[in-house]
Amino acid sequence: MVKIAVAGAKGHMGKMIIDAVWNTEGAELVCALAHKETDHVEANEDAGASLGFNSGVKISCDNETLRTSGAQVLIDFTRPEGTMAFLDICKDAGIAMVIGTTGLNAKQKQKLEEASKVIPIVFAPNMSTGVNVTNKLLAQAAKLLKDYDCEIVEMHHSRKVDAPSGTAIAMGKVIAEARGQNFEDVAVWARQGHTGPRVPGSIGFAALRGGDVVGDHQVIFAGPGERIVISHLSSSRAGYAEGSVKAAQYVVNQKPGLYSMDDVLGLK
Ligand SMILES: NC(=O)C1=CN([C@@H]2O[C@H](COP(=O)(O)OP(=O)(O)OC[C@H]3O[C@@H](n4cnc5c(N)ncnc54)[C@H](OP(=O)(O)O)[C@@H]3O)[C@@H](O)[C@H]2O)C=CC1
Ligand SMILES: O=C(O)C1=N[C@H](C(=O)O)C[C@H](O)C1
Repeated sequence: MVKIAVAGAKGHMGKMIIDAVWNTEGAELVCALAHKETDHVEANEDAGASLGFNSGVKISCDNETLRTSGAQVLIDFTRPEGTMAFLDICKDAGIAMVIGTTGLNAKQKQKLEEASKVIPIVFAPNMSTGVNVTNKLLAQAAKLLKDYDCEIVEMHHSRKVDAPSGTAIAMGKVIAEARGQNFEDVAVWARQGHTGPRVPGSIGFAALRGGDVVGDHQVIFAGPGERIVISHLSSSRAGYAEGSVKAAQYVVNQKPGLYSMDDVLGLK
């Protein structure tokens, strides 16, 4: 039985993850943490209350309860500041981590890498099987269509706070790597005004926000007289949540290090 703690327990992903843990054989919820800055939690609220079951685990707004919860792994889908706070506790308490939070800056990613020398961490901007398989198709297409212009368009719900999405950035990195390019040199994050003609070899990004779109990614390879479009469209968050629980079951058996969903899903 893998003992799991979930951060952001009242968030969109946190709730889906608690549900996925509850419905996964061999997984046990031992701790649910909510953000103490806000008052979304009822007094003595059970982690399953808003999901229609009684988990027997009360939501805590004190991150320190993680230390004594008996958790082997923490699943974190929160915000970069939250992730950094949890890294400190997990590193100190020897608790593995599954991190799905996106929008980390270079310094925060560096801190995560440092922590992975002490504890095993799965860090992935998208935990769905479909997206991780799509990345394999993208690598192949990028090599076979190496002179085609590549543009990445993503659309997400209006609540999303980071852009482009972590998934879109990861897709750009996959394409650049397949083409032997340095991603930072070829990424074009936005266009406006007199931009001049497209720079050959660049990878352009466009981020759309609106409504309740779960997560759409479209990669366009445009060449003479034709376009090849590879799309992944999410209609539910369940795939992300199930992927995170698979990652938790995987990571508790690993040595300290930084792991990806390719490791978890055996796609390497
Ligand atoms: N890797 C993947 O497969 C996926 C990744 N994501 C990423 O997961 C993250 C969460 O997404 P989503 O669930 O939609 O967002 P939500 O805003 O619905 O949930 C985030 C939760 O984190 C809590 N939180 C915010 N700041 C802190 C903090 N400093 N410490 C502790 N908890 C905090 C929030 O609490 P409160 O509201 O009370 O502030 C909220 O409950 C995003 O970065 C998103 O991009 C999303 C889907 C899939
Ligand atoms: O914020 C979201 O919702 C999502 N975030 C992740 C990202 O930034 O790539 C994954 C998915 O697209 C949903």
